[in-house]
Amino acid sequence: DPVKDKQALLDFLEHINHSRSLIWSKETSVCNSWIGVTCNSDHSRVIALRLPGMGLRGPIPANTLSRLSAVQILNLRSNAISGSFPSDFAELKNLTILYLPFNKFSGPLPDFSVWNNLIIVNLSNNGFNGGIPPSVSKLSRLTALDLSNNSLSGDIPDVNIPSLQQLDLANNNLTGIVPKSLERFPSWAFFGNNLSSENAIPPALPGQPPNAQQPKKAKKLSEPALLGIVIGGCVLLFVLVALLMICCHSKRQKEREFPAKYQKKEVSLKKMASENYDKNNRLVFFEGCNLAFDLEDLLRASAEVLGKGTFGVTYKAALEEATTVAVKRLKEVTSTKREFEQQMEVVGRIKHENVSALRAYYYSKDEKLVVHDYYDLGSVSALLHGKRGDGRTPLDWETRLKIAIGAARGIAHIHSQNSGKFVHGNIKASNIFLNSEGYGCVSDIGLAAVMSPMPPPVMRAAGYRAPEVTDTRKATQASDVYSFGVLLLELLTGKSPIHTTGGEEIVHLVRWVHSVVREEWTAEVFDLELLRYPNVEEEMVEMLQIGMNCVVRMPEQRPKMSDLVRTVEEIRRANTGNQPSSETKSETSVSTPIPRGAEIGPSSSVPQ
Ligand SMILES: Nc1ncnc2c1ncn2[C@@H]1O[C@H](COP(=O)(O)OP(=O)(O)OP(=O)(O)O)[C@@H](O)[C@H]1O
Repeated sequence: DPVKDKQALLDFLEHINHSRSLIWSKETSVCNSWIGVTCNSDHSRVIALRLPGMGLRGPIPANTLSRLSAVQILNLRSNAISGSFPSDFAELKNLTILYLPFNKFSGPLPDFSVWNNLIIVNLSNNGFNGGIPPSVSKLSRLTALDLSNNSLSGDIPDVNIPSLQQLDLANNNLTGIVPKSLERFPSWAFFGNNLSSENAIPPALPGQPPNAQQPKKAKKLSEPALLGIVIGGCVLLFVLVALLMICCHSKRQKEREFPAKYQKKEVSLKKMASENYDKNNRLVFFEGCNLAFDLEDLLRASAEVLGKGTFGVTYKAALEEATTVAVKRLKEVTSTKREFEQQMEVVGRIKHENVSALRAYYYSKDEKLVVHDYYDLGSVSALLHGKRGDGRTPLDWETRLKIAIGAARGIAHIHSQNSGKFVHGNIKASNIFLNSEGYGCVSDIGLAAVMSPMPPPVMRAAGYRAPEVTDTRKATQASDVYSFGVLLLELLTGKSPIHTTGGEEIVHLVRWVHSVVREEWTAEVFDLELLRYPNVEEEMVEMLQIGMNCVVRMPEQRPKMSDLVRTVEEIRRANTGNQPSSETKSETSVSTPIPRGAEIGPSSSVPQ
């Protein structure tokens, strides 16, 4: 643990008022279990501190956070921190993200020249006053600057930073004009200030002779001249009225544009169901989760629909400064709040490299959310069946084997929970992801038990569902094994558990594999993509054997998950160093029948 950083954080916590418990304790590891704290890879320093919405109040105690000299990300959004900007933050030379919006800071903005690495600065929605320091233009790596909703005054400095992509200076008391270098930003970035219009008639230049604008001495005018003046006057009046109308229109336009910017961000969970969120209920985080965000963050985050599943819709939510999570809005939770919480507590305690950690959950009467890490590569289902044609990267055997091994280990670990009684209930390729080592990682644990039962016609999950399962809430460990078997067959064949052929005939993968294996004993079940890899045929046959054993009709005849871990791991071990030469093997792999001696699937049990 970084001892000095830990002490700095403990000093900070001791001296600042806070209403939410941070569960930072001297006894626990700062890098592994402190909420909101992230360390570098060798755990020698704290590099990020994210404490949004933690109920922090009052000024930041001097000489506390400033001792975190390696910190790069500082996010204290949505607290009630007051006082002036801490001068000792100048010590935080490595800051790349300074994120302090929605607090009660006052006084002048800091001198920005002390931070060379800043990429994002958000000091919006505070009470900062005084001018925008010209030093801001020294931040040559800056991409986003938000100083909106403060009381800043004076002219806008010429911030000529090519990397700057986002700017918001709205709702301050800024005066003067928008400098040329910032004209590329939309008008809402400057809305709500006292800026003079670009086209305003400039005042007389100081060098101009005093009489230059004085009217010439009036002469008596002739009648045609008077007529001309009247007509000219009318035209002028008309032009003025027209101009006035254009101005009013563009002002209205600006007013419309301003909220529109925020509305755009609001393609979020909040917009979709704001009335469902009960502020009295908080997101419940699990120990060891160093992500820190509050419900407000989640609701404000721009969200993208990842897909609609059996239990609800899953969103990819991009929280501030590069944190992305997957949020699932559960559709029909039938269990009580207590039952739901108990189930989530069991799930939240599961920590295993092949199990996707549940980061947080939320329960209110009308809204239930579960939050997981977001997996960039997508699910095994997406990897197997997504992107066909030229753009496709084939999923090689090595990767598929690691997916199977990881999934087996993950499910076995899940089954060992709750005194060996815990059930996943929804094993399928779209719930398996790849962990950082490329092994399968199981997600969506234990949800089936708290949701309303899915009637049999719901086909999405049907291909994975064991024949004896009629009520999805009553899944068993043996039915998880069946689903795991289907996953193995899916990895081997590259086919979805239920798919249609060209002739629109619905094919049930388990039955199809069984019929091919029974009737022809050929390697035709294997995904063509796999047949290009040499020396893997024996391993594929072994996996096929294991898969078939898992999908037998009688639950009690299926192997136990703990045994499956061993057998799936042995697929590789058994064949290592015992490979025929690649040439011969690859040539034979496309159409060689699997030897009749190879027992694939217990012939007595007809799978479903
Ligand atoms: N943590 C995550 N990271 C990346 N993608 C995810 C994540 N969680 C879910 N997804 C993807 O989002 C989509 C919708 O997922 P969701 O879990 O809602 O449905 P599903 O897996 O198809 O069905 P079910 O609800 O039965 O699990 C799927 O394609 C899934 O792979």
